Amino acid sequence: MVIESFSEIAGILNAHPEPAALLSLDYEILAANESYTQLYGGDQRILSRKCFEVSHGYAVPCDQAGESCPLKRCSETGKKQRVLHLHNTCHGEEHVDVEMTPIKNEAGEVIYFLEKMHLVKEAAASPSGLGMVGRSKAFNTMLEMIQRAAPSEISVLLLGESGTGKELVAQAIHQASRRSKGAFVTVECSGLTESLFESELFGHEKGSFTGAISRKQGLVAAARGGTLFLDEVGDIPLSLQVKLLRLIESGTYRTVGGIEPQHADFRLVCATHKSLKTMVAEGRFRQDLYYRISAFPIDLPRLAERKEDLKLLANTLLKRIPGGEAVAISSKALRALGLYAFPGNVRELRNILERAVLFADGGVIEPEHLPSEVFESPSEVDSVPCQTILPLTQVEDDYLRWVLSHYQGENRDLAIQLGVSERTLYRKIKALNTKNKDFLLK
Ligand SMILES: Nc1ncnc2c1ncn2[C@@H]1O[C@H](COP(=O)(O)OP(=O)(O)OP(=O)(O)O)[C@@H](O)[C@H]1O
Repeated sequence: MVIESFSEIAGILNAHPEPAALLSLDYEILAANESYTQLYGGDQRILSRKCFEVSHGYAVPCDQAGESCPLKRCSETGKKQRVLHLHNTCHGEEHVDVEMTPIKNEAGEVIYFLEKMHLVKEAAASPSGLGMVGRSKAFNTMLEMIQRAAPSEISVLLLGESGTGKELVAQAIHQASRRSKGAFVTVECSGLTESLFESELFGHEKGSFTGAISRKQGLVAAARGGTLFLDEVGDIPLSLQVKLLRLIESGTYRTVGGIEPQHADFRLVCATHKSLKTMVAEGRFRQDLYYRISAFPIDLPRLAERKEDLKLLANTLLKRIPGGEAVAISSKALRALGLYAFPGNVRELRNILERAVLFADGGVIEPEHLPSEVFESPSEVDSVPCQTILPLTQVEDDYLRWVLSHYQGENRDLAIQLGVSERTLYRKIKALNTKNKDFLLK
C-alpha cells in the first residue's frame, strides 16, 4: 500500500468500523481512530506509546515475549500479516484478529504499518455466560481457523471427540458469517432411518405417506439463508449419502411426495467424531461426498490438550450450571482435575461440576466432591522429549509447566521438592505466565 499524505491515513483509519492505528517501524502508535483509543481506555496519551505495551502490557515486542509479532513478520516479508492475539482491552482480555499492512513510500520502502483489528465476539477469554471460552494455544489455533473460514461460504468439517464443543463451534461459525441473521439448523444424523431422513431434511406433502396428515417444512427449507449443521455426519448410512450428495451438488431437492424441485440456500457445516478418511478407505463413506463436505476441516482439541483452559472452563461452566453461580472451585480440586485425562472432554467436566455443586455445602468444590474416577485414571504424563537437543531454559519451562499442572500440594512443599526457595518458584512461575499467560500462578 502506498499513501500520499497523513490526511489520507486519517481517512483510512476513520473509515475502518473497528479499531485501527498507524504504527511506526519502531512499534510506536502514531495515529489511531476513535474506536482504537476507546478500546484501550479512551486516553489520548496512547499516541507515542508502543503497541505491545498498550495491547499486551509487555515491556518488549510480542516476539520477544513468546508470541508471534505481526509487525515483525510484516517488516520481514513486506507483506500483509494476520494473527489472532489476546489483548488487554477496556473490557478485560479479549480475542482480537489483527491485520497488519506495510505502507510503502514511492521508492517501495516500508515507512509505516497499518494495524486493523476485528474483535472476536464468538469466544471469550474470561468466564462468560454464553458461547465458547478458551485462551490456550490449542484453542486459539482452532479459533483462528474459525475466523478464517466463517466469512466465506466454504463447507466446514469439524473433527473432534465427543464433548469437545463441536456444536458450539458450528454456532460460532454461523455467528461470524454473513448468514448470522438467518437460522442455524441442526440435523442430528445418528439414528435417522431412510424415510425419516428424507422427510426431516426435505419435508413432505400432505398425504405423501400414511400419517402425513399435513404438509411439513423440512430442515433444509428452515435453514434458508442460514446454516445447516449436520452433526455426526459419519453416521449417515451409505444408502442416504447419495441423497445428501445430490442436494449439495445440485443445490436443489424435492419434498417427499412433491414434484417441483426446490431451491436450497444454506451454508454447510458438518461434524464427526469418526475418521471419515478411514471410512472412505473401507468403503463405508462415499469419497465424492467426503470431498464435498471437507473443503475446510477444523480439528477440535481434546480437553487434555488444552489443560491451561481448565480453570477458565470450570469457572465458566459453574456460571452456567443451575445452582453453580455462587459456588467456587478450590485450587486443590483444580489440580486434581488437572491430572485427569477427561475422555468425555468438556461435557464430562460439566457433568463432574454439576455433581460436585450438589456436595459443595460450603460453597467451594474440594477434591472430596469429585467422583472417584478422577483419582483412579492413570495420570497423563507429558514426558520431556529426550531424543532432541533443546535449550535448557525450554526444558525447564516444559518441566515446570508439567509439574504445575500435575502437582496437587502446596507451592511451599513443591519448592522444597524442587530444591529452590518458594520465592524462586514464584519468580519462575511468573516468568512462565508472562510468556504463556496461563493459569499457573495460584
Ligand atoms: N470452549 C467451550 N467453552 C464453553 N463450553 C464449552 C466449550 N466446549 C464445549 N463446551 C460445553 O461442553 C458441552 C459439550 O459441547 P458440545 O455439545 O458442543 O460438544 P460436541 O463435540 O458437539 O459433543 P457430541 O459430539 O457428543 O455431540 C456443552 O455443554 C458445551 O456448552
